Amino acid sequence: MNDMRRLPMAAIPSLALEGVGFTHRGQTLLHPLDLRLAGCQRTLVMGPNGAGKSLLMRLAHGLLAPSSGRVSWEGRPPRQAMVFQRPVLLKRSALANLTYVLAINGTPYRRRKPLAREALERFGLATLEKRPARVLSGGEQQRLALARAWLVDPEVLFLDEPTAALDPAAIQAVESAVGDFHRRGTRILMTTHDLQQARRLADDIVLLFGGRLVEHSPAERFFSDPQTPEARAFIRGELVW
Ligand SMILES: Nc1ncnc2c1ncn2[C@@H]1O[C@H](COP(=O)(O)OP(=O)(O)OP(=O)(O)O)[C@@H](O)[C@H]1O
Repeated sequence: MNDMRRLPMAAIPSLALEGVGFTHRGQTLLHPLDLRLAGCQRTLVMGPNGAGKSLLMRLAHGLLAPSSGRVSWEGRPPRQAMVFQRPVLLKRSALANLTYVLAINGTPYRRRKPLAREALERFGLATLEKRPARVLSGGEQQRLALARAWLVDPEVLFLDEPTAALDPAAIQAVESAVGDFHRRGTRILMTTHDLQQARRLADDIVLLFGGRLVEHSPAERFFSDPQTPEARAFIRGELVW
């Protein structure tokens, strides 16, 4: 584990999106929406291709500035990490990708390799530490991205379709890692197309359609008693862009 100390779960700042919209060259890609996320929930963002899921993630994480509205954290911005569908890894070994993130987080030199090796072990990559990260398989790269996020000890973890290109075993490894983060007290915000995955992982569901937030409800209610025609159609597999 990292040297950083985890705060009590209740202390993770709430995330508030107020009237947040995104426009590009006169085209509204995300209509102004309100969303508040608090506590240590696993929020799954769903919707058909082009619905605006990735945009929402990037706006919430601060990678994009909204065209309207405000993204704010209650009190202070939390420690955050983001895992993408195609991991962005440095052109160095698996181990060096991890020691690098520890270095920029200020971990003392002598602690970096042991912590990085512990994370490689946890994510089933111990035998691959010397391998260049960019030649790892898709599933291995995703586990390395998760190991890197683990070392950041994020209070909030954003995952943008982290399993879209993976086989069933690799999907299971990612889902199990998401469970580990959650148990450690990390709030999860994740996009997926996979309804079964959302049933397995979600505490609450955000449904986007055509750049609009159409429903945000607890997962149990979303699946058993969807409130909107779009959610009903999406669950039946009928909602396409
Ligand atoms: N930075 C950007 N500038 C301009 N257009 C963008 C930008 N990011 C996304 N878009 C457009 O906004 C729309 C929504 O994109 P987004 O990637 O959020 O969809 P998505 O719901 O994640 O879809 P998918 O399931 O296919 O990944 C798309 O039409 C996309 O081309």
